[in-house]
Amino acid sequence: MKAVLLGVGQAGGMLATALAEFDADAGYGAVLDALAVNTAAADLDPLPLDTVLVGQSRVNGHGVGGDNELGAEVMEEDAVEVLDSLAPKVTADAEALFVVAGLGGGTGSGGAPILVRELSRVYDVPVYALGVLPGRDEGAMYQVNAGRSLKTLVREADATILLDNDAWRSSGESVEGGYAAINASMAKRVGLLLAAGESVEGVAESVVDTSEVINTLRAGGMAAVGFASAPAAEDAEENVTTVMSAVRSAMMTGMSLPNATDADAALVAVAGDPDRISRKGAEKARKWLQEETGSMQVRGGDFPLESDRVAALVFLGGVERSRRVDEFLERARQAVRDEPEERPDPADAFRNDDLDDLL
Ligand SMILES: Nc1nc2c(ncn2[C@@H]2O[C@H](COP(=O)(O)OP(=O)(O)OP(=O)(O)O)[C@@H](O)[C@H]2O)c(=O)[nH]1
Repeated sequence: MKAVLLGVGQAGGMLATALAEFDADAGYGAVLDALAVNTAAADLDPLPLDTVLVGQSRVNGHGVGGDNELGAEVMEEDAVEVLDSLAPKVTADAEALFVVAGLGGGTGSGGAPILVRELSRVYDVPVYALGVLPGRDEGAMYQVNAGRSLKTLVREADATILLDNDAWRSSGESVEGGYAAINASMAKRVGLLLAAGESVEGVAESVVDTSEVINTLRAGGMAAVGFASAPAAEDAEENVTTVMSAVRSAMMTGMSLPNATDADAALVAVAGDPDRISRKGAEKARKWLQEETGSMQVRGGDFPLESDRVAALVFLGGVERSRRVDEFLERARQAVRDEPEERPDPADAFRNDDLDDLL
């Protein structure tokens, strides 16, 4: 799937960069181009992407300090400038747009839903969001921002792929200390997902194509993506269990949203040297995924790659009823309840039942 990325806020800029670099390094050519937008000049400076600094008249390049209403206002005011900068990057080849953002900060959480809405008005291709949920130890402001932003994003975007900052975190490591590793893990998953539909070499009939990725996302709502790989024997017949266990690990320990097992639709791509991919293993894995997710819509296919390993990419659409999403929403609700009275009335901006509407 050929995609153009729009990174919003610090996390958005970092993650869009990681994704563009993963794609370029592997030579897939699925990421056509990327742009980063922020209210903080210092966060844009180190990025190797084209950038747009918004809200200069309001915050003078210093960021919105977690204030997501200000983030939304500023983005509303400067949306035309962002759209103008993005337009030359969205060529006729583009099959989807991805708005990438951390949902906890002010610029990303406030700005991303506005940009998704504006892009959906202008472009015919689907507009997806790639949103980072704050880890459980991050502060209340992040949880509140993210709960609020998530609700709007899910409504505005064709689908929202979620990354939980607690995924792949080694014990004792702070969220901040792990950004580079988290971004690399996420870039690999989403990068492979985009590339899977592009893999035309050695066209086996069972190759995943872009329409299958889009159809899996058609369930709307929230999505998650997982990955795992395992060493493979040279002969496909010996790799029945290898394929099965790669798929199982992708689902059990490799998901961007851990424990997101309940899904409306799923896609499983088995990646590797076509001579090593066991058909029987892939078929068994597809059946297992059907049971595990409770979805009758499990698509499957190969992703031919040169490798002596076999890998599984599991993509789930419609995961909003998952335990992890519930846990996050409960954190966000609790953070709203705990807000000190003297703060500007959060009820004006964010009601507990807003979150309840989501499910
Ligand atoms: N995965 C990941 N998360 C990040 C990264 N940088 C920040 N975050 C998370 O994103 C949230 C904070 O959002 P930021 O993107 O830093 O903030 P912002 O949108 O730029 O908004 P302001 O700083 O308020 O102007 C928190 O949950 C952070 O843990 C990153 O590089 N990777």
